Amino acid sequence: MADSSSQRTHKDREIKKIIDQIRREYNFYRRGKTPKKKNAAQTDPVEVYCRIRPLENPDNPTCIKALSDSVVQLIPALNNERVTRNGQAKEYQYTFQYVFDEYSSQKKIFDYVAMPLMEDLINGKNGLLFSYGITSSGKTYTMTGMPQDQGILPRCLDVLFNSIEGLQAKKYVFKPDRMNGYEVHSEVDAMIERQKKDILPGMTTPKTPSSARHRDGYEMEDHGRVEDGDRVDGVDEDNNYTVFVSYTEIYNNYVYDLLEELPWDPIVGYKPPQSKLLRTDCQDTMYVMNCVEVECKSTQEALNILYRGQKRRKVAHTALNAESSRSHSIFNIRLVQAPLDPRGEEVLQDADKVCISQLSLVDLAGSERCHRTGNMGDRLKEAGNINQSLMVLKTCMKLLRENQKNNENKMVPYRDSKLTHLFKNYFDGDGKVRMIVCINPRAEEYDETIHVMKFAELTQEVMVARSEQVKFDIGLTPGRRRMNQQYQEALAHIPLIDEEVPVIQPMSYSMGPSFPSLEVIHSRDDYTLNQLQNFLEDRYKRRETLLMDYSRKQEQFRSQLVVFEKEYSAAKFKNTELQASLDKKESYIQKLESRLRSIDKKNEEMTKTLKVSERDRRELDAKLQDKNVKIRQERSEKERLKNDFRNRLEMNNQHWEKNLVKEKHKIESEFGGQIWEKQKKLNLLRSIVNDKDAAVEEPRGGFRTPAPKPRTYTTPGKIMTAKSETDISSVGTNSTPRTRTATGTVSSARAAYQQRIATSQATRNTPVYNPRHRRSRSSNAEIWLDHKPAGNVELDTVLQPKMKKKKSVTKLEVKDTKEASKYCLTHQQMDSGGELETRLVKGDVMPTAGGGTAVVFTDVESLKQKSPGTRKRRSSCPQPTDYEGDWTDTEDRCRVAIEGHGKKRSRGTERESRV
Ligand SMILES: Nc1ncnc2c1ncn2[C@@H]1O[C@H](COP(=O)(O)OP(=O)(O)OP(=O)(O)O)[C@@H](O)[C@H]1O
Repeated sequence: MADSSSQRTHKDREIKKIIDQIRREYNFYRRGKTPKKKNAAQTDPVEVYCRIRPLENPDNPTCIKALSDSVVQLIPALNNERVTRNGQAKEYQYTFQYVFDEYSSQKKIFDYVAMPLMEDLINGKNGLLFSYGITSSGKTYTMTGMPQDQGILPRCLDVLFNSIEGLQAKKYVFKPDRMNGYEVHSEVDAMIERQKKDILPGMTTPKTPSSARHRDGYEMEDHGRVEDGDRVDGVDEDNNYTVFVSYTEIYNNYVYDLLEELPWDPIVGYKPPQSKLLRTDCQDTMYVMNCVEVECKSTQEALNILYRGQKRRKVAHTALNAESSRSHSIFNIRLVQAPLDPRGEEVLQDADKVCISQLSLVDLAGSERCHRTGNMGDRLKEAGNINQSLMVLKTCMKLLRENQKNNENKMVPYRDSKLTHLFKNYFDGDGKVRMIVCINPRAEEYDETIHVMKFAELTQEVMVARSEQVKFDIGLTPGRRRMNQQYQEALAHIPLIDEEVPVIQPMSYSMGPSFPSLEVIHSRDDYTLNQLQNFLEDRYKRRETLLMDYSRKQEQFRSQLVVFEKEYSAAKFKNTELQASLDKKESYIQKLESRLRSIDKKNEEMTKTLKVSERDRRELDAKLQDKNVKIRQERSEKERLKNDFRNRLEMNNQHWEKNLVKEKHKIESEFGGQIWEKQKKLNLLRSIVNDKDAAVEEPRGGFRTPAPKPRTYTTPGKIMTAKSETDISSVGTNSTPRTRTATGTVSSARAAYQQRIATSQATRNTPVYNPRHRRSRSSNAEIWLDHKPAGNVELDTVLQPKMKKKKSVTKLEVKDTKEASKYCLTHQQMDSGGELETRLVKGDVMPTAGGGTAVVFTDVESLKQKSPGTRKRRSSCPQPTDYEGDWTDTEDRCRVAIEGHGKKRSRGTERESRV
């Protein structure tokens, strides 16, 4: 019997072993609730960290000193009662997991204390972190911090959302079931709910006053937040994740939900919040009943929730802290995760596969004794309750430690306080527990700090069962999400063609239902064993089927691979050919491009040149227009001056002619009278003398010349007048001498002529004196240029001009004028009576400033030859017009080498000789 029983026991043990192995092999997974699995064999102490805040005034005395990374020493002030009578202070040293001195950054504290808890959270384990210390020791600062220097809580959120980025489930896929668990909804249901809750209300109803108010507040709080960029590695990508947060406080031993929307009453305003009850869920986990859990998709959303709750938190001004927390606050971060379905598309629709992990961040109220805060009334009651709950916590720790040390099972009074009641599960081994002891180093805080240190010492002696690593292996292919993503991407890249593309189902392998929770108590438990056997056989069959399927698919895959390989080789060859032709075309394109570039360049240059010439043309056009305008203006000016001059000339002429006529009449009348008088006297004398031969002539304005003279002299005025009509020409130029008709000048010549007639009559034929022809004048040095044009008639004249040295030419050349100093032109023409008249036009040859030669005409001699029988009575008074005509003709002959000098000519005298 004993043998058989021992055999059975042995068999039982064997079976247990096998079952354990199978469990391990198949990675037994937990049901989707708060982790329950604990390993009593392995325990860890509650990890306690110490943080010393900086002194407000660094010169103040301090009561604590960090000796190393893990040891601190408390130093009492000299007046402290703990100083012994001999003056020696009692110095206490405490050892912690880590000591953060006053210079430690928020980031360092997060990395040491909270980061491991974040890793646990993502791996499905729970965690509890609370800050403990007296008032104003930096608990809230450590937990929350400032936007620019964030504390543990915002950093936890940052790291969590960074880690699950891209793996979050759609909103409302996980929904709290109000019993500390979650329901799983399909994506379609979630979408409908999103529309119902988020999209439609925003479109139809205006914001409630409370929500509007809160939102304003959050934006202010967030200003300048510095995010933590860290993330947890090794996140299971085949799960979908959702984050829920809840925020509660324990005030005066009541639990309040800080996120609960308070009912609004139009008369009394917001109604006061109702305290919440603590309940246990189906797995004996404590939770706050009907507590609001808000699904968050980002750190910002979660922080908004935190700020919203903080506004409702009980905070008061005390003697020791301007903003003292009067309640214990609990911010819960719950991570809900569930595996994706075999296709890697949606969350598996099985609530049992949901895993929930939770991190509770607790900011305890200050632990100081009541009298120090100077509190009265409500504040005093608060302080009493705070101390009461902390005292219970201490008692619980104490008892736990005793139980663990002495292996006893004394009842731990968790229920005595809401704080311990709520976190009971953690101390029972439901997750990691960590505590930060915050120390205010002021010397005055020595006594309080000793209490805190004692509690910390006690707490870190409490052992907590280690929770096991949670795996979510439910027999589905790992990498489903990525496979599905690749599959979707591949589908998206398939070009749209008419024929339908066969949709390939992604591979999925399942080992069937999850391992049943069977426990074999003894070897005769046939029912359980049978069940287990059936399950294992089923699994084995499935495995075989899967293996067969796998090898068949492998074969298929291989043959397909061969086909693909062939196709690939062909495509590769084709690709090489195409590549070569592509290269050719590319090089051709490059050539064309370079040509195009050079053409472009040339084109640019030409365009530039065109622009420049266009600009020049415009400038020239403008100049031309300007000049045209000027020319027109000058022309019109000239025209105006000409007209003006002509008018004035006309007026002058008329004036002179009037004067002339007047003068003539006057002189005629004067002289007529005188002649008449003299004639009368002469007649009287004649009659007296009776001279028969005397001939009496009627005075008619002319004068009787005495015996004919070989030469008669014209008055210089006559010559001067005629000469003034000749213009000047430069010797050596081909320019034609111009003849100017000056009526005014002629009129004046006439007037002078009349004057001379009158004078000559008055002086009774006084011979004309020409200073040029005075006898004394030496003519030895004079060289005459005797210009006798060809065709002149030989005259055989007795009287010849006197030219000692002369050079005779028929045609005048410039060079001939160079040597000569006198010039004589022999000019012949017919007079009005048909007789040949010869004129000797004489002048002085002078060099000009321009290097040429000029002839200044000084004298004209006229020679007339007549037959003795045809003598005519010559008019005593030559007509002025004759001279004009003569001069013009003479000028024509002397076209070359004439340059006039008006003044000289006007002063010079001219002589006319008549033979
Ligand atoms: N490590 C630190 N560095 C800089 N300032 C700090 C630090 N710790 C605390 N403080 C400052 O000290 C003051 C009090 O800190 P805090 O409110 O966090 O104390 P508490 O322990 O939460 O107090 P109570 O229990 O009364 O709420 C705050 O103004 C905070 O900014």
